[in-house]
Parts: sequence; structure tokens; C-alpha cells
Amino acid sequence: MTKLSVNINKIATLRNARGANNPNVVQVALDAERFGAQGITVHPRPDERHIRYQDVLDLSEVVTTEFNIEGYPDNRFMELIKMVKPAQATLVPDPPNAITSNSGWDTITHLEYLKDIVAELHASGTRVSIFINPESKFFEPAKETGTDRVELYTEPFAVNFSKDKHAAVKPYIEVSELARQLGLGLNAGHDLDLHNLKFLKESIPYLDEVSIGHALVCDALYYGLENTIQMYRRQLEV
Ligand SMILES: CC(=O)[C@@H](O)[C@H](O)COP(=O)(O)O
Ligand SMILES: NCC(=O)COP(=O)(O)O
Repeated sequence: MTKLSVNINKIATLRNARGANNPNVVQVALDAERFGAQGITVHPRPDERHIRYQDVLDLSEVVTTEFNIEGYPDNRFMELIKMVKPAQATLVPDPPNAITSNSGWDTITHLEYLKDIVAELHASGTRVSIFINPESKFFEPAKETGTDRVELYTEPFAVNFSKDKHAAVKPYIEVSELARQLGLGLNAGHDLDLHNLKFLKESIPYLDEVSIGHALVCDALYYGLENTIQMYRRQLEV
């Protein structure tokens, strides 16, 4: 089974557009779970432009599905993870001012650094995933970091999907098989949507989890959150 983790960053973007608490990200997370989300993902960024660090603390009190916190492992992020002890921390190499995530880790260059970070997170009892490009050279070093899982950065797949979906998914199938041989769990995310998700799942049936935010929240404007979550769940039922 591939779990659907709903990324609620964009709910916080909407909330932050005005000073008050509408929409309430905690309530939306609870409703998303009730509507079928099998996990909640957040990506607090240093400027707190969407999810705030306080949101993460508030969410940690109520989320009952798998709580996944993504981010660059600076001191503030590491302290947050140690305090919250989520089910999973996903390490993303974004610089502080990144508009969104646009690359996975260079696990060769940053091998020693990642080893230390993964060990620190394991000591606090948190499963670790490393955001990674679909390039085979990064997978054995990823395994050496001690990480439990990798998350495939799927923007290139999403961009190329409309041109040639088979060519778009090919590198992902190759690295997924490598990850499997290495005993790494497999997540995927970034720009997945109702058009490309089913094909990704058919191509890589043993995906453990996908985290989806931007497109899912956009779709919810038209279909409503409950229908939308069910529609995404159905794409994963192949
Ligand atoms: C790691 C990843 O792909 C997602 O966290 C994505 O970056 C969403 O972050 P934003 O919502 O800040 O764009
Ligand atoms: N890890 C990817 C994620 O959480 C959501 O990415 P997106 O669907 O907002 O592009």
C-alpha cells in the first residue's frame, strides 16, 4: 500500500494572507485525516511564510496519522524534531530563501554531514527520509548515511509527464529498483497531481508513501477537500 500524506503548507499560506486564524491549519489537518489522509506533511521554512514552528508544535498534539516534517536540518529544525518526535523527518537541502524545493541532496559531497544528522535523529526516535534526485550515483551513499527511506524528487517527472510519460518515469523506475535492492524505503513527492499520480504508482507499485500539497489544495477549490483526498487515494489503489 502507498500512503497518501497530505501536505498542508498551502493551507497555512492562505491563513497567513490575513492576520487571523482562517483557515485553521490544525482543524484542516484533523479534517484531512477524517477524509482519508494517511499522513500529514509540513515543511516549516526559516521565514515561516507558510507553516510556522508553532503550527508544528500544535499539530504534533493532535495528528494521529503519520506526521512527516520536512526541512533543512539547521539547529532550529533539529531542535523541533527532537521536541516533537514525529513519525518521520524528511531532510531537504533547500537554502533558507528557496521559493520551493528544487533539488535533492548530493549525498556524495554531504555524506559525513548526513550521517551525523541521521544518527542524531535516530537517537531521538525519528525515522528519517532523504530527499533525492533520480540519479543512481546518489543511492549507495544515501544508504551509507543510515537513512531509513529516500524521497524521490518528482518535479522532473511531473514536468516531462505530458511530453512522454514513459521516458519521464524511466529514471525513477531504475533508481527505485536500486533503492529496493539497498533496503531503502521509498517515498515520492513534489508536483504530483491527479494526472500523473496513477501512472507513477503503476510504474513503481512498491512506493511506501507520497506527500502531496500544492495540486491537492488547488483541486480542493473545485472538488472540496473530502472528495479531493478520496480522488487522490483512488489513484493509489492500482
Ligand atoms: C520537499 C518538497 O518537495 C516539498 O516540501 C515542497 O518543497 C513543498 O514545499 P513548499 O510548500 O514550500 O513549496
Ligand atoms: N514532499 C513533497 C510534498 O510534501 C508536497 O509537494 P507539493 O505537492 O506541494 O509539490
